[in-house]
Amino acid sequence: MSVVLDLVDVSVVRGAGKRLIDGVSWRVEEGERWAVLGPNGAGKSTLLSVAAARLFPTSGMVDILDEILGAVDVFELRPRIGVTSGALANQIPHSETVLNVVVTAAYAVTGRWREQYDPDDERRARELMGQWGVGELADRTFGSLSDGERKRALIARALMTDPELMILDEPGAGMDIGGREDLVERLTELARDPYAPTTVLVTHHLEELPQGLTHLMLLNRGRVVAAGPIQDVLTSENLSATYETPLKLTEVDGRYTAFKDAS
Ligand SMILES: Nc1ncnc2c1ncn2[C@@H]1O[C@H](COP(=O)(O)OP(=O)(O)OP(=O)(O)O)[C@@H](O)[C@H]1O
Repeated sequence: MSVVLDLVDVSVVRGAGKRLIDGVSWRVEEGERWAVLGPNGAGKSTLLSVAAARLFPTSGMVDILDEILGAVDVFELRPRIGVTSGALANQIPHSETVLNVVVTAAYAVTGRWREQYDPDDERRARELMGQWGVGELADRTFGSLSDGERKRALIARALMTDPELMILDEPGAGMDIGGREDLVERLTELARDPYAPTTVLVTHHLEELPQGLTHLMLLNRGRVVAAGPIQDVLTSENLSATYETPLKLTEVDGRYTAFKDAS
């Protein structure tokens, strides 16, 4: 199996020596489905920005899809990585149609820049929009969509280039329970699809973990608390250490939640 991500002793340091991530080593192999959990400010988004070739670390080695960050043209590497994040959503003009939001990924831009697209690109965009439940919304403006619809349109966009690595930063943020459950169902299908790209998902909520995840990283204060196969890492003890509060993990039919352990 080939290695998709290999981070060795990676740190990102900002003003006054603040370590956003601190000596992180992480190996992701082809076909794995990871989630990254950790409290606010733990460094999850920073870590994902490094993994998506959007941010250079202060120190350490980063290998993404067999290319070393710093020795590769990131503009050639980035189209191989599908990303959804709130930051990306904010860059998209609200007046853009949903079809354009999705199809422009093939041209690595966020606004329409050509009047005509390749018919194959448009066909693929419409197919992905259908799969992610926004097929009927192709001609609506991005700004008119609900939070949940926007998130699903962005996932369709991220898949547009047939990426080898897919990075989902809080795809369920801002959704109501129905929207979340719909998203988890679709993410479960994606996780179980053997042809889907290697995936890394960041979330704040255990309830958003789709079934079919294979691995989990727990991050706190920029450091890895635990990382590895989900069945080994997802424990009350590890969650308590990560969130610095006593937590009791509960599992129901392959879905998870955690509450403060009062015992
Ligand atoms: N330029 C910067 N200078 C100093 N600190 C920064 C800078 N950018 C981010 N930080 C801090 O780095 C820490 C990690 O931020 P990051 O966004 O990676 O965390 P996160 O785990 O994604 O948080 P959240 O769950 O709240 O989104 C936070 O404490 C943040 O305030």
